[in-house]
Amino acid sequence: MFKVLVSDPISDHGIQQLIEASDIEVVKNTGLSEDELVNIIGQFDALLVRSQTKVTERILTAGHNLKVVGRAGVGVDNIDLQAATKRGIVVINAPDGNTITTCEHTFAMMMALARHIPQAYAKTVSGVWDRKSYLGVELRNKTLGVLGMGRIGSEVAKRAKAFGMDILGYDPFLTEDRAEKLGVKLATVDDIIRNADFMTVHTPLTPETRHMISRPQFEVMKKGMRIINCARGGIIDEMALIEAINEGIVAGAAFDVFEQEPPQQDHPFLNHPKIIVTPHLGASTVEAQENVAIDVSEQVIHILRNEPFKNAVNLPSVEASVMKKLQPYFNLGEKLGSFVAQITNHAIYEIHVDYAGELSQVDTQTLTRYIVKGVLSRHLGNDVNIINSIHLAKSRDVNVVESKAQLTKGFTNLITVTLKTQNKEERRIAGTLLNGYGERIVQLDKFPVDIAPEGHHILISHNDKPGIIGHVGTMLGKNDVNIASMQVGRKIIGGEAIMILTVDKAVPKEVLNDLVKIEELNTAQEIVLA
Ligand SMILES: NC(=O)C1=CN([C@@H]2O[C@H](COP(=O)(O)OP(=O)(O)OC[C@H]3O[C@@H](n4cnc5c(N)ncnc54)[C@H](O)[C@@H]3O)[C@@H](O)[C@H]2O)C=CC1
Ligand SMILES: O=C(O)C(=O)COP(=O)(O)O
Repeated sequence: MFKVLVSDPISDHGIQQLIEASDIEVVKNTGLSEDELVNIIGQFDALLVRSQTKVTERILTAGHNLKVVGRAGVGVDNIDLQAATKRGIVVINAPDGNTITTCEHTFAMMMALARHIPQAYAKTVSGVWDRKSYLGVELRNKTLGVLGMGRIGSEVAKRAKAFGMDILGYDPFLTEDRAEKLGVKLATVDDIIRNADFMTVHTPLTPETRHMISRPQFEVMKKGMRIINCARGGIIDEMALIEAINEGIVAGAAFDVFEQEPPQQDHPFLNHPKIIVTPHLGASTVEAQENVAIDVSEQVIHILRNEPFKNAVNLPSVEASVMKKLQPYFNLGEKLGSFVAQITNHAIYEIHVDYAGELSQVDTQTLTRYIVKGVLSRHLGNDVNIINSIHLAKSRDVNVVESKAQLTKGFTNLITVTLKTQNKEERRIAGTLLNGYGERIVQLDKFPVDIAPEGHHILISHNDKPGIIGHVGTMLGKNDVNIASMQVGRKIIGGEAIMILTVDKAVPKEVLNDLVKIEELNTAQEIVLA
């Protein structure tokens, strides 16, 4: 039975499928402190959060059963991604479910800002009928600058057009074509600062976006600008903004998010007449909360059941069409890595993976993670998975190098894994998927072979002399080791050769020791491909 902890308020309706799953127990316990979480997290396989729970390294370390942290929303800045990756815990989010809701909140804020709605409301309900203090501005014919034209920024731009606004958009990934389709003029941050009447930010908080609007930007800003932040506290420098408002550069600001949440009671935004605030409500609608909870629950179930999943934040993102091409190779890749690692005797400094054929045309990073997992699992066992395999290799000074080649040696696809060691030992394995035959190992070091990569194998190196095969067969028979198949690889008659036997069960050490006593037989080793 898997145990899932829900530590923030997440829609019950949205997590229904988790609640109903017969192999999953859901525990809802919100508002816990870090210490309280550290104490209980060890029992759980999955943790579901929104933005309140700070998923720290301490919590992740204590979560020795944790396989996944699911974020019912977009931003994962409350989760220590590095620590999760190090521990092989997959972090997933629900990037699409709250886009429209947050876009609509941004609009609500923009209109409230243009017409002083919160201030006017407060005055009216206090009994004062004040019509002259709240002269507003129209949105029509105003220029809106959008910083960050991702999901939310793009939706804001679309709606702003309906309001008759001119839109300047900046995003490092915004192309002319896409800008044109959205009816947005491609701009720089500087264009926006100097020309916009309203500016809204929709980027994540990164080292690059932290304080991207600060004193130097306010100094050259168009006078009277109104600023909205429904993305992340810290993108706009809060103290520099207060100064700019007090100096008359900025006419007003609407903030849903803060550098520290909740802000201190004496935070200057909380009683400023020109600043309106909401308590991080961007994603808080019935619809969005259901959407994100459904999305994240679905993926958590997949992860717990070891099924393919999407929206992993600490894995390279791969298009569905590419994933479809890669997926059939995951098991083969891991087995190739595992096999070649078992025959390598010295410390590895490089794992070189070469993709030939169709695989050379696609982004193979995810497949490489499986291969590296296979290699490292020889010594790290279950501590390695595809989330942390690259990290674990790097932290052991093992380079992971990918190359792409067209030469497939007659196969549609060929994966060649070479392990290089400090002692100049270099071991190589190659495999492919053969139509109708499935996964095959087709090369081992310099020898062409044909082996199904599963179960128990004995790898023998010997000199190509008559009678050896017979000796080996007899000795294994005597020890009750049944041979399922046998492959012999050699380059020249009478030269160095290898024999790979697939056997039905584990081979006792003594039998391997006896095998090497056979004349002309050099080494005998068991390879296990689980
Ligand atoms: N207030 C709330 O409750 C909510 C806040 N958010 C936040 O809104 C923000 C945007 O969310 P989405 O649109 O879903 O994300 P997204 O990933 O679709 O878009 C973010 C965009 O920012 C761009 N970007 C990154 N660095 C940039 C830079 N230096 N300058 C300009 N653009 C840059 C990216 O290229 C990307 O296109 C995130 O920070 C998210 O956490 C999202 C949902 C609810
Ligand atoms: O999805 C996001 O990035 C949000 O900021 C929403 O946060 P919340 O789930 O409402 O705590």
